[in-house]
This record gives sequence, C-alpha cells and structure tokens, in this order.
Amino acid sequence: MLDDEGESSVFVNRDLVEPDTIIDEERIVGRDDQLESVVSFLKPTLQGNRPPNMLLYGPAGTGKSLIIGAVTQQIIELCKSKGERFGVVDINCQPINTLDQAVYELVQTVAKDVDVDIGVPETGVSTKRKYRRLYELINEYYDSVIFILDEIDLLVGRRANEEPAYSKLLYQLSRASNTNEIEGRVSVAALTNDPKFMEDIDGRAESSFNPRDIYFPDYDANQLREILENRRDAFRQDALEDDVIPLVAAFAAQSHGDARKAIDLFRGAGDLADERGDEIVTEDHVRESQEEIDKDRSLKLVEGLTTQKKISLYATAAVVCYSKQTGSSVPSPVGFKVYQWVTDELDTDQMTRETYVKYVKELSTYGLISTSRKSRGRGGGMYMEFTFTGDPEAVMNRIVDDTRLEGIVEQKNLLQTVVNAQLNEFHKQ
Ligand SMILES: Nc1ncnc2c1ncn2[C@@H]1O[C@H](COP(=O)(O)OP(=O)(O)OP(=O)(O)O)[C@@H](O)[C@H]1O
Repeated sequence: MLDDEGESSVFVNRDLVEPDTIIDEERIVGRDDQLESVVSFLKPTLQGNRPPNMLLYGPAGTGKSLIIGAVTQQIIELCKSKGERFGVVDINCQPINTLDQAVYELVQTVAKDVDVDIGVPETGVSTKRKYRRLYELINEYYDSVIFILDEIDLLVGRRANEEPAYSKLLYQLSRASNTNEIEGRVSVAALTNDPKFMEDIDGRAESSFNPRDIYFPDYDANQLREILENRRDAFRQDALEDDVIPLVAAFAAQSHGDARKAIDLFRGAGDLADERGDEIVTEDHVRESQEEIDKDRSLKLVEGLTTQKKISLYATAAVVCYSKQTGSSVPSPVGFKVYQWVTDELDTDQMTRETYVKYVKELSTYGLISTSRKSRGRGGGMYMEFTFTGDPEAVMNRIVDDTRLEGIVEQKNLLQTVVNAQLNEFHKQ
C-alpha cells in the first residue's frame, strides 16, 4: 500500500528529462550556429526549391538529432499551412545490417507516416523492388522529402571488396530526383559521430551526395548547466539542492560533454530520491546515481550483446589486458586478428573485418569504448583505434560468464601469446 509519503515525488513533469522527449526551441542551448545553418539550408523547401544535402557530425549527445528534428518539424507545419506535403523520413542505421534492410526500413517509415500498407514483404523480394515501393509512396504522398539517416557510419553491411551499404544508399537517395525516380524535391541529411566519415565514401556517392557540413562540438560544463537549468521545471519547485545541477553538469562534462548523459543523470538522481522517499534531491543522490550508471552501463550492456558482438569485444579487451606494452589502445587490425583466433578456438562463425569494426564501434555509442581513426603514415592506409573508457578486465570477466565463451579461459596463456605476437607484427609494419 502506498502511504502519503510514497505518493509524493520530486518530479512534476518527468517527461522533460526523458531522453526522447522532443523539447521546445526555447529550451535548446548553445546551438545557435547549427540551428541557423540547418534553417538556412532547409529554407529553399519553403520556396519550392531543393535544399542541399547535409552532413551533421560531432560526438554523441551533442544535439544533432535534436536540431534537425526541431527544424524539420517546423517545416512540416509551415508546409502544411500552404497545403504542401513535406515528408520527413527518419531512420537510425545502428541496428540495421544491410542495404536491403535499410531500404525496407525507409519504406516502413513512410508507410507508417502516411498510414498505408507497407506493400512489400520484408524478405523474398529484391532490394530494387523495395526502392520502387519507396519511390511510389513518396511520389504519391509527398511534394518534397528529406531523408534523415542517423548513425549512417554504422550501416556497413558489405561482403569483402564491396562498396559499403551507406555509400550505396547515399548514392541512390541523393540522385533519385535527378533520375526522376522521385518526382518531388529530395534532400538527404546524414548524421554521424565520425568526423572522417566522408573519407570512406565511394567517389560516385561522394559527388552525388556532396553535402553541406554542420559540426556539433562537445558541450562544456556551463552549457550543460544551462541545458539542465532549462529543464529544472521537470522537478517540483525547491526539490533540487543548489549543487545538484552544477554537479550533474560537471560529471557529464567529464564524459565528452554529452547532453544525453547529463539528462540521464539528472533523471537518475531524481528517481533515486523518489525510491528512498526523500523530498529533496541532493549531491549524494547525484553521486550514487553516477556510480550506478557507470557500473550498470557497461555490465548490463555486455550481457545483452549477441555472441558475435561478445567475441568481438572480448578479443578487443584481451589486447589491452594481455599486452606487455604500455598504453591501452587497440589498433583494429590487431583486435581483428585476435578475434579471428578466438573464433577459431571456439569453432564458431567468423565475420569480416568490416563487421568486427562495426561491432566494436557500436559499443562507442554506449560509452564503453572510444574510437579514433589513425593513419599508418605515407601510403600505409587508415585504421581504427579503440580505447576502453572503463575497466577492460571487468568486461572480459562478464563476457566469460556467457557459457559459450567459457572454453577460452583455459587458453589464457595462449591468448596472451597471440595478443603480443599480433601487436609486434603490427608495429613492425
Ligand atoms: N543544445 C541542447 N539543448 C537542450 N537539450 C539538448 C541539447 N543538445 C542535446 N540535448 C538533449 O540531449 C539528448 C541527446 O541529444 P541528441 O539525440 O540530439 O544528440 P545526438 O548528437 O543526435 O547524439 P547521437 O550521436 O548519440 O545520436 C536529447 O535528449 C536532447 O534533447
């Protein structure tokens, strides 16, 4: 039974501190330049012209989805008042593995928006047919359209020596109006955390996509503070101790100035106060909540991964834990070699290097790993470098709890030898 105390909450509008809530423009902080750029690029839509394609790039939680979402929402409204149909087709590429799935997802998103039948099955028909259905729906229901492709760099989905799926998709969509497959005006906005994303794009796709760039830098502690201040009304008046907002902002500023993390921690501290029946959110709630988030994030996440992702992560963590060299970064070619060795030992499927890199990169969106792109010097090509933000040994231990990976623990010495041999090999080249 709930007593009076149990019913009271520090929140009066908890939605405001939910990560997916679409906030009003006046709550947006420190993104004036980006807002201005997106508005100016999309303005031609209102005058019946085609806007340019765009690339919004910057670290996680820096407002890319927020800004493009807020501006396109306004354009939908303005177009509606003029009797024009502006379609916003927004997908997140992170869970999508192939080009075919991406096109299906686009069809599904449009069909849902205009409330009609999808009209193509998910499997058993060609990707071409799915494209045809996509264009058919767009031509019937929209006068102009923008495709928003979030986390575009994670749409790899290719076999060895093939062009990556993101490259093909960008090529197709950005030329669909030139080829008259789409009759109205089309533009494509790609969102990514990878500042060097365009370097991996096929030349054909690069020239047809040819985007205007908009950069989203990290927030500093002051901006994070302001973002939180603007959502203070999620809480009951006087429910926040004075130091709560500065402390939440300071924690989030340490983790790359990610506004999503700041908001999650703000909400977490409030939830903890509620759980304990405390009337006021204090610094202690913030600190404890941060500890829980740190612990939970990596370990819960690891538990929920597929076996292939666990193996990829295990092999990457093993490079850090077993390396005799100092430094805690893992060059992706070394991580991949170790991954191959582990899959051989376990006698399980082996993915391509692209897929291995995609899996590990995905973990960076959860803050478990950070990635950067490195050059091997003149003519040596590029590779990714992975750095663990938390403790790689805890990650390995958690993965071993999965019975399918137990066998590998007995091979610890061998694994150590493989790691160091691969590192030596890599640094010799
Ligand atoms: N400038 C801002 N003002 C207010 N809230 C913000 C701001 N920037 C981000 N947020 C909030 O932080 C959260 C994350 O923002 P958003 O999803 O736009 O980030 P992103 O850059 O698209 O991240 P990712 O690369 O992880 O997709 C959202 O809840 C958003 O409302």
